[in-house]
Amino acid sequence: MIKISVRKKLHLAHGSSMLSVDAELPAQAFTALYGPSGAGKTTLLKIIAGLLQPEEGIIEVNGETWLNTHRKINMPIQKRSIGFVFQDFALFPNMTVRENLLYALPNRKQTDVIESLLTKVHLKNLANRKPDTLSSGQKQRVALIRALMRKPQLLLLDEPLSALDDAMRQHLQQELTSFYQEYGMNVLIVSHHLPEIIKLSNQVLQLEGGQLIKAGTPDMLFNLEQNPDQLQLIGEVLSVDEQQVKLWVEHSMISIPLSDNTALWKAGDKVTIACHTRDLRFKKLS
Ligand SMILES: Nc1ncnc2c1ncn2[C@@H]1O[C@H](COP(=O)(O)OP(=O)(O)OP(=O)(O)O)[C@@H](O)[C@H]1O
Repeated sequence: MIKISVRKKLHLAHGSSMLSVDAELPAQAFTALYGPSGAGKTTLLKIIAGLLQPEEGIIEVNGETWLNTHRKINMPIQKRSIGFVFQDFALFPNMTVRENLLYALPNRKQTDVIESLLTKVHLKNLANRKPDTLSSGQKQRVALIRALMRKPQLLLLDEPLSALDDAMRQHLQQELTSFYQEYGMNVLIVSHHLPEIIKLSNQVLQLEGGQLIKAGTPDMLFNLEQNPDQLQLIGEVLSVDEQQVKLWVEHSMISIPLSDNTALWKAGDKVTIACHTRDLRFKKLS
């Protein structure tokens, strides 16, 4: 089980706010951290990793105390059993991909682990290249396997698949799921990609303005338990004129007639659109 209870002052563009999160995650949970930009997701991961100090906090992982500000415990980062992928990847520029991985390997003799992971993420033929010569997606994959190599108790991932195209993203989602199952570890992943969250995670923490506003399973948070036969979408109002309202919903623009309900809407408003599943038409794309 992972216990997180932290308070940290956040410096926002306009003033300050408090990151305040209290959560308990079951053992071996795959947890998604979800919320708008600036909600405090990366800050929370950095506090758990030991890269940032909160004003107040307790972090316990599988019975071990990593941080307890009341008891003045602050386990050094290298003693925490973590692997992490942050948005800057932090690869050594003067080392090749293989050397970067070798450097992070606890037992330098077990190089077969590196070779097998390189193959799994389709990077074997780039192993002798320096990070500067790789695309963002390739660097992201190097950072991901470097984080996995030590089989950490807790894997912290800050949008680890964001720079990948759809095919590689899906491939790595499968690989992540099998690593997670095989290693029996805890994963905490920041993602903005709802289908990814629903596919990968079994717990979700939703943050907004530094506050934990919802916690639970994806089914609880994303409608399935309350309204399994209701489709709910979020749209944005593009324009309103005397006759119609234009909305951007998912990947298309739709137009609806002006009514008493929609007459007060204005461009930029976020709105929800709900319909019953019996009214939907489905078509396979490929
Ligand atoms: N070390 C820090 N100390 C105090 N405040 C910080 C620190 N680092 C970032 N902040 C501020 O805290 C807020 C939350 O930042 P954070 O990077 O955690 O958000 P986020 O939810 O990860 O956003 P995004 O989805 O854009 O990555 C921001 O306003 C940021 O400026």
